[in-house]
Amino acid sequence: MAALILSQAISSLTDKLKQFNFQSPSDPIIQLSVSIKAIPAIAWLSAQPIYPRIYWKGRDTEEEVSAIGNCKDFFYEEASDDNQLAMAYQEQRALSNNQDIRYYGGVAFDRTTESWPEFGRARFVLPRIELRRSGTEYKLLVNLNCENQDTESERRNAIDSLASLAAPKPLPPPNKVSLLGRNDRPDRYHWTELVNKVTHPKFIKETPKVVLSRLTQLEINEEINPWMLLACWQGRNPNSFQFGFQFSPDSTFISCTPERLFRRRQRELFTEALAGTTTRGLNQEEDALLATQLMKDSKNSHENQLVRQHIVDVLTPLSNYVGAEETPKVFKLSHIQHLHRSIRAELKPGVDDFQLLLALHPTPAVGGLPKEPAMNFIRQREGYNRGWYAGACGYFNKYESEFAVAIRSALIEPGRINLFAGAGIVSGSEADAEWVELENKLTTILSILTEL
Ligand SMILES: C=C(O[C@@H]1C=C(C(=O)O)C=C[C@H]1O)C(=O)O
Ligand SMILES: [Mg+2]
Repeated sequence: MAALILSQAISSLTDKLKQFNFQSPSDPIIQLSVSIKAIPAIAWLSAQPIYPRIYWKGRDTEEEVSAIGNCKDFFYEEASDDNQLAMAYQEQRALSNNQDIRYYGGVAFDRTTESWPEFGRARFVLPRIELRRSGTEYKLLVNLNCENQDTESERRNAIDSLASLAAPKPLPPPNKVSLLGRNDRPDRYHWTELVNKVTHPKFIKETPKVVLSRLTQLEINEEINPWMLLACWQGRNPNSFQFGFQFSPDSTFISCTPERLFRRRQRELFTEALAGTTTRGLNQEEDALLATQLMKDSKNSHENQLVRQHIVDVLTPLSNYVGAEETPKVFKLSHIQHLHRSIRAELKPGVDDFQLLLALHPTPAVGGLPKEPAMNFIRQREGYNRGWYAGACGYFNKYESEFAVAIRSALIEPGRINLFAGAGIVSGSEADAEWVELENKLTTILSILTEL
């Protein structure tokens, strides 16, 4: 069937729902879809009256999704041990054989401490409605969860959700905010203290890397549309993942991150070591010189090498084959450049996405090495709650899944923008230079928000 315009697609899906025969559903989870003509996914999402509102765009893939509402919500607000999460995942996975069903969500950086309200330590949803783009093909989908509901009420809920969809409206134009205040946690004094603790020879011998981070809170008067902000960010760094989660109007987590946690296609796995940072040059020569210096620099090489080695070590027992690039490449973003090594693995049969998530996250690109002492140090000393910053966000799907590391991210609340930035502290790190690295990691988002 030819692609329909949005209003026709909604009528067509509604008709399909009305006619759907629930007599002997082969699968308790049902997905219906129609092809539609192109519509701007973020602008459409921003106009919808239903929550949650979720946006996802892959990095090297042509995958883009706007999802709204939910027909299943896995929300772990309080302490949850990872086995409990793994079990819930297994049970859910066993429910359906449909290859197209996706659960979108994320896990907090540290699932043993308090996270943000509404986001929790882990939260995944099967959306009610999805607008999916793959390349130039767009689809509108509706999901039904008939596991324990009576099927007629589920049918009605789906029809009602479709009826409440709004037409896409253009996003508001970007506006610069005037800052009423800025507050850094840890502040520069405490940052220096923390970096000095980590780089103390006795400490660094046992714990060669700790990724320390900072929360920067901007107080503002203006209202800011988080989806407009994400769309601007996407324009600056198109070679990054972009995603956003909004479970209620007043709290939205957005990220424009270059870092992949993993992408799995059947049993083929792609991941990477992304660590080591410098700025972009003002012209081509300066830019190339900075890149060469980054490649040669021992502190930055060490930051990256530790991540590469750790990922290879954790993947080895789960894989028939693991290969990692020996020589790093340079990954360029609008204001900074990183060292990057690709890693590919062929998974053993039966290894599932949740196992991969638990094995890989948090990598020493955002946590540290060894994992536990580094996590303890962060938990006890950093002085603020990371929540979903440096967590893992993405989607589970039987055939292929993808997760990104939620850095270069912001939590947007009324009157306040919370920005996050971290830096890998290794032997040779200096507090002042690492503080500047944090600032450099915020330049892109700050240049969108303020007159720099
Ligand atoms: C932790 C962050 O980034 C990580 C730290 C890097 C570094 O210290 O060089 C580079 C990329 C990421 O691995 C962040 O941006 O918040
Ligand atoms: Mg660094």
